[in-house]
Parts: sequence; structure tokens; C-alpha cells
Amino acid sequence: MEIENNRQKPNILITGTPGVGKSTLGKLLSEHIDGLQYVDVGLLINQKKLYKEWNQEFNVPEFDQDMVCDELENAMQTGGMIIDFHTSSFFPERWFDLVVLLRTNNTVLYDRLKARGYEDKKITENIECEILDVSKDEVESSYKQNIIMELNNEEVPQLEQNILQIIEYLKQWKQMQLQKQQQQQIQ
Ligand SMILES: Nc1ncnc2c1ncn2[C@@H]1O[C@H](COP(=O)(O)OP(=O)(O)O)[C@@H](O)[C@H]1O
Repeated sequence: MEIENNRQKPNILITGTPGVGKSTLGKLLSEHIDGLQYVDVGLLINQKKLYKEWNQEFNVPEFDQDMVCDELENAMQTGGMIIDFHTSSFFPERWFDLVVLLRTNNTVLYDRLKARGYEDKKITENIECEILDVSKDEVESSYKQNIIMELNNEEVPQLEQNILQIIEYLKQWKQMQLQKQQQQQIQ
């Protein structure tokens, strides 16, 4: 792990196809780890009207990338943010210390999206994205491999395991950041 910023608290991106469990994980992490704040970017876009156009086909806003980034910039510089969004390449790479890519198999994903009340067309589109590794490709072309953590998330025990793995990563991050700051003080 090589840290290129001086943040006191790490920023985490949680991404993946809708239904893989991003908000469940993000909220749990913010509850388990002091000082981390969870942000559902989809919700933020709606609340702060960070869009200029509306997608009639899917009845969702066409979010404006610059407006979203401007809205988050100050908080990201401070650190301690858990960012949850289904797409990730437009965020500045420098923002994140850990990128969590969640994966869920098709059968489970289908059931979750059906339970959410999505139309068949929207379910099929999302499952195709998962099969075709759309989020994975996006993450791998946008962030360094050593900060990407790809985690399966079908069942509750996996979720618990994932949380432990992330907590462990963040412990190491904190230690490295501390060492770096001590070295900077000596120099
Ligand atoms: N590890 C898990 N085991 C069982 N159900 C899960 C798990 N993670 C998430 N879920 C469920 O899957 C559904 C979708 O999760 P959610 O966090 O809303 O996904 P996303 O934010 O990626 O759209 C929710 O009903 C949630 O309770």
C-alpha cells in the first residue's frame, strides 16, 4: 500500500451493479467505524438536484458529473467519506484510499431486483452489466489495482466477512499514514 495524500481519515468508494449490496455495506461500515460518513450519491443527486436533464426511458435524472464532484470535493479533501454509487470512473482518482467492488451472482441479483419492484427490462439490463463485468472494467481502468478490493456479497456471513476485511485494510492504512506523517515531521 502506498499512500499519496495527507488525509487523517480514509475515503472509501463502494461500487457495483444496483442490488449488489452497496448501501447495506456502506451504512454498516459507517455504523461500525467511528468518523466515517456514508453518502448515497444517487440520493444526493436527487436531494441537491445535481442534474440538468431527465432520462425519460428509465425515469431517472441524468446526473451532471461536474456538479456531483463539486458538491463532494470539500468533504473528500477532509476524508472519512464512504461514497456509494453504481458508476465510478468520473470521480477523481485522488479521492479514494480504498475502492470496494461488490459482486453478486445472477440468481441472487435477480431476486433482489425483483423484490425491489424493478421492471423485467431493467432487471435484465442490470444482470447483463454484472455478467459483462461492466463495473469491474470501469473500476480497473480508473483506479490502481492495489486499492481495489473485489468482494462477493450474496449472503449475510459474506457481508460480515467483508466488513472485517475492510476494517483490517483500514487499520493498515491508518498505520501507514501515521508512519508517513512521523517521517515527515523528522525531515
Ligand atoms: N450479504 C447480503 N446477504 C443478504 N442480503 C443482502 C446482502 N447484502 C445486501 N442484501 C440485500 O440485498 C438488497 C439490495 O441491497 P442494497 O444494499 O440496497 O444494494 P445496492 O445499494 O447495491 O443497490 C437489499 O434488500 C439488502 O438487504
